[in-house]
Amino acid sequence: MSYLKIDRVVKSFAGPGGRENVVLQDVRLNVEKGEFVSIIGHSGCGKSTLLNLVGGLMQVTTGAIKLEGAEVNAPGPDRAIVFQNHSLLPWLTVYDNVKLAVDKVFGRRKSRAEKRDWIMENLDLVHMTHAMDKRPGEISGGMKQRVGIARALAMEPKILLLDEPFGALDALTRAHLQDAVMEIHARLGNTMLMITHDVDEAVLLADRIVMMTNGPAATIGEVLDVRIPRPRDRIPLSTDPTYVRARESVLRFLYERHRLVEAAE
Ligand SMILES: Nc1ncnc2c1ncn2[C@@H]1O[C@H](COP(=O)(O)OP(=O)(O)OP(=O)(O)O)[C@@H](O)[C@H]1O
Repeated sequence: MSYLKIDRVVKSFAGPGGRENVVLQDVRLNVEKGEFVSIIGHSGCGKSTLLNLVGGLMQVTTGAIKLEGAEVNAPGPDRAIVFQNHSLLPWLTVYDNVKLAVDKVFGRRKSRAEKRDWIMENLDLVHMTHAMDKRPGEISGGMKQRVGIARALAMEPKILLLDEPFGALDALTRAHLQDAVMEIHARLGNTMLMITHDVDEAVLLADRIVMMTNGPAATIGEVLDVRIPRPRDRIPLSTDPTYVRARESVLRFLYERHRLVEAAE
């Protein structure tokens, strides 16, 4: 049994005139515990829809999603989502933003002192303890995403769902955050499912890259195993033959075999 099993999932929405708009068609994917899987595909193909289904924010039309054997059909703390926009509460400090999630998830299962230590431990993982008393308006975009990641990790989810978490950041900040996520993955061995538009990001971070065909009725076109040992360092990797080949095959998938959306635009 796979840790996360996406089994023959179809998702459709009611379109204009009562027509059914099939966004995802027969999506099948198994993710193992500790795996880092990236999902890449052209805009509008249904990546966020797939992640939202796993997050339980919407329901499958047919098929099933199971996490450790249990069917997913509602949101839950076992699946934390990090969005492109940080979604921190502006009136709370960095510490209190994380505390909110910790209180909700652990309630009385942890003492006050244990919760405090746990919040600090998670802020430390993303190197944000120095800003614990600041409010979101007082820190940079990259720092806000770090706090969002700390908040998600602090929920101790079974799987971390990342929906283009670095999409709004500049290239340098993005690189720092990618390194932070790789460091966390190495330390904690979390299972991660991440949407990205960035081919280099997908190859650098993922164990497998799931490439989606264009919509409507998008599905998984190919899955690429990224056989690059960890820890991964972006500078030597840029000329590493395995990295270059992986990058090329994703680019060929997106811009040769599945360029339909682009051509139609
Ligand atoms: N709640 C909804 N109701 C109706 N249609 C929806 C809904 N959510 C998504 N869609 C449609 O599903 C399709 C896929 O959208 P989705 O946001 O999943 O794509 P995406 O691959 O994540 O796009 P992007 O890369 O631009 O973020 C789009 O045509 C969108 O209009």
